[in-house]
Amino acid sequence: MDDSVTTMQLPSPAKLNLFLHIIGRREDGYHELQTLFQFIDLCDTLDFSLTHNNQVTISPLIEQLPTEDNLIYKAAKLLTPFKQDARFGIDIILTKQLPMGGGIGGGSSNAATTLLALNVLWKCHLSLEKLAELGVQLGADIPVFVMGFAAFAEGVGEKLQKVELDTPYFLLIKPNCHVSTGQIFTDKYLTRDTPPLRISHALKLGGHNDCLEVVKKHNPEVNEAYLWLKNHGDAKLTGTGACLFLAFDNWHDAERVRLATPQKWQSWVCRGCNVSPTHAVLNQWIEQNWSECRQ
Ligand SMILES: C[C@@](CO)(OP(=O)(O)O)[C@H](O)COP(=O)(O)OP(=O)(O)OC[C@H]1O[C@@H](n2ccc(N)nc2=O)[C@H](O)[C@@H]1O
Ligand SMILES: Nc1ncnc2c1ncn2[C@@H]1O[C@H](COP(=O)(O)OP(=O)(O)O)[C@@H](O)[C@H]1O
Repeated sequence: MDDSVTTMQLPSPAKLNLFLHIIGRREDGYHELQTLFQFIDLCDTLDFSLTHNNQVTISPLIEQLPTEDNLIYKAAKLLTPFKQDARFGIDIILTKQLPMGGGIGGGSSNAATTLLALNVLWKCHLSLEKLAELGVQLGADIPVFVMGFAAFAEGVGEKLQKVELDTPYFLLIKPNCHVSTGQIFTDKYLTRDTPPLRISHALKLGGHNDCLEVVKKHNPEVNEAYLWLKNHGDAKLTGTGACLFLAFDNWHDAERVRLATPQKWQSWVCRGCNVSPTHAVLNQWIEQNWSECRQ
């Protein structure tokens, strides 16, 4: 095998929940959702190098996250039974840009990017559907990153219908707090009875985020940032937070508000995407290395 097919560099994007309705709770404690996922072009980068030592290494270490708990490591382990050659291993370099615990799905995205890359480098030849089915065992958000299209999602977030959305610019703000998804979903004041919508209505009418009130209650800084952003338009919370976002028609207006954002909060201007940047790059890679991929 030549060098071009033993290495791969992929972007690992964030997502936004343009709305997040909780319509019920399952017996296992997981919540039934209706949510609209769109990717944004704010990404981590993962560099993969194939080895033949049967090891999975990830560098640099993420502070306070043992490698065994890193979703990248767990994703690689999930694919191990499907490797074409048991000696295959992988060295992964993670360049982190996405804040953790922000409701933008960085960990889930990293796991999905790993499944997609190793499926090719380890010649597992699994379908996207099979990879999504494996991924959901690690997190409810992983299937949408595996499938790679903007989607209306139901179930726990894994039943996906592809949608074509406007692609505005977003101002994204990260208040200085880390929200625990588990804590929000177990709060007794969380409302879990939003009536289910048909997809056509959901796309026409939009929606709200049922987690907002509970997240603001636990995290005063989210409340403060929300009130600030609301002065500039229809501010929204993504997932279980802590990140907030606001849509703009053009980059200049978004950047103008970003420059006025209190400096104690991290802020970015990014663009909504209907196709995951991971898939855009992976498809190019596969095209360039097609003959080797098929072996
Ligand atoms: C809320 C959402 C919306 O996109 O995003 P985030 O804010 O985490 O990014 C997701 O559903 C989160 O997905 P993910 O972060 O993968 O969640 P998981 O690891 O599967 O679950 C974390 C915890 O959240 C709760 N959970 C998660 C999803 C769901 N539909 N119902 C739940 O009750 C469970 O208690 C679980 O223990
Ligand atoms: N590769 C990873 N990147 C980020 N977080 C990870 C990763 N692997 C495991 N985690 C854990 O998952 C948690 C949630 O991460 P993340 O997906 O970025 O946030 P959120 O679910 O709020 O969008 C982190 O706080 C961290 O403990």
